[in-house]
Amino acid sequence: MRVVKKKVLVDVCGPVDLSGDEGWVAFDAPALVGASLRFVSGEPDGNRYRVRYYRDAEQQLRARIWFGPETEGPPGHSHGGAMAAVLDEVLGLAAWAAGHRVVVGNLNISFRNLLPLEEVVTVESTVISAAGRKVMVHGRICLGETVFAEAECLCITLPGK
Ligand SMILES: CCCCCCCCCCCCCCCC(=O)SCCNC(=O)CCNC(=O)[C@H](O)C(C)(C)COP(=O)(O)OP(=O)(O)OC[C@H]1O[C@@H](n2cnc3c(N)ncnc32)[C@H](O)[C@@H]1OP(=O)(O)O
Repeated sequence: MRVVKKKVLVDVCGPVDLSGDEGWVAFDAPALVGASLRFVSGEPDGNRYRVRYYRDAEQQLRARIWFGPETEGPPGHSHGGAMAAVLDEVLGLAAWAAGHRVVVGNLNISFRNLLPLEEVVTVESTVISAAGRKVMVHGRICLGETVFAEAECLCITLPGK
């Protein structure tokens, strides 16, 4: 019997510039929360996402993120769930970076524009409030004046230390 090997085509993308804006300081996410955030941040040279975290001058968390070909949804553009995963990670992490030990309880996203693949975009986050166990974080995925998605994220602090 003749065995035909399936050929897997791997699209190898070149290097990507994820440098931050002037005044941004690199932020070490694994040092704060451990190495579990593999879904979005796990393959810095892969073809899904490439991510680098920063804090801006106001100490808010920022991310430069490249949406690679493996995030495709509509042809040539990011899947909405791919943007949701990014917002889940970045906005949850923003609460951690502000000193709150949380998980995301509710994430409300509006998709505003199709996000072209292989684009480097910025995720902005702002911790809006912290009251009791509830930490509200707002954020958006944008490039210049173009907003691709914006979100309101309710984080809930975990019990215990
Ligand atoms: C194992 C973990 C180790 C972690 C250590 C390392 C982690 C490293 C993290 C890295 C940074 C994060 C980045 C990734 C972020 C994610 O991806 S997290 C994963 C996605 N999220 C989840 O899977 C969360 C699943 N949900 C849950 O675990 C539980 O529902 C929650 C959110 C902890 C809340 O449950 P609970 O502790 O029983 O609290 P509960 O009493 O129901 O609610 C407390 C309050 O919050 C309100 N509330 C709760 N949920 C909601 C909601 N969905 N909408 C509105 N209000 C709500 C309640 O109404 C209540 O309000 P009050 O009555 O006090 O006014």
